[in-house]
Amino acid sequence: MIEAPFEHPSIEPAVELMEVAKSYTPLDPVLAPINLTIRRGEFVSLIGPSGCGKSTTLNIIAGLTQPSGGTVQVMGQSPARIRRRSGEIAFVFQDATLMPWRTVAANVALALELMRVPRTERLQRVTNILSVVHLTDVADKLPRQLSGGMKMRVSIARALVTEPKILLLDEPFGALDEITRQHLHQELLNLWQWFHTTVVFVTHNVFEAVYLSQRIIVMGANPGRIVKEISIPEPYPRDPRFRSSTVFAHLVDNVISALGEGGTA
Ligand SMILES: Nc1ncnc2c1ncn2[C@@H]1O[C@H](COP(=O)(O)OP(=O)(O)OP(=O)(O)O)[C@@H](O)[C@H]1O
Repeated sequence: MIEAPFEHPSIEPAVELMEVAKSYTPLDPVLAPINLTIRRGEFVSLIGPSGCGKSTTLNIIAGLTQPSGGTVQVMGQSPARIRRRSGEIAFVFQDATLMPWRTVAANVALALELMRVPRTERLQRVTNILSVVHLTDVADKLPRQLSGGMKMRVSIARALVTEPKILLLDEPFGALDEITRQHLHQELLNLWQWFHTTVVFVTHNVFEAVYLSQRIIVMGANPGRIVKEISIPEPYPRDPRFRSSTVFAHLVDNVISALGEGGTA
């Protein structure tokens, strides 16, 4: 695909968490009050030990989980309101969760059907996004006929076909082999630059977080909290050789040290 010119994120906030706390049960806080602002168009990763509340934070941004305290704004509105405006916020999970009886194209078209986009426009948009993620040849196949990497591409295409303002990804590449993962890193970055969407990416993988992000939010556990924010000043488009540079190694070390400061779950 043609690479879109990189644009710096705007200074306008896409996501604002102000003193956001969460307890699922009384006296057992999962998230201590956290404050986090993510700018429009920014690519931010959340990293931290298991159980520190990364998915909970993502779910709160998505409006799928209610915080116990604090205020959340997404594109200047409450998450509940943003969710009602279909297609503005999209979620990609580790499990691609495709409908097994629908073809690749029909899976990708689903969100547009729900938004009642007319058929001709729907077909056009599905065709375009499948071409961008290199899935044109498998448009008529069923999910069980695809590899894990292809299923994840379908899941990402399904999320992006509505051109969401915010894309939330919860360990999307955790189950994939390293080569497939690296291909998808490149594709995700291309898509991000193309759509100028705001990305919040949850991962356990320090290398992945450094390669992809403009900013990494390192979280600690018991209770979940933000330990450190680390900027990744490397320009885009990212060159795969970045992974073997000294700058990369240094940034990975910084993130690992910050994870050490946060303790384990
Ligand atoms: N619906 C729920 N009800 C009760 N407790 C929950 C619920 N969801 C999450 N938790 C608890 O909240 C804590 C944080 O979970 P969360 O999934 O947000 O962490 P995480 O950092 O994403 O973990 P992982 O990296 O293992 O996916 C965990 O102790 C988990 O057991």
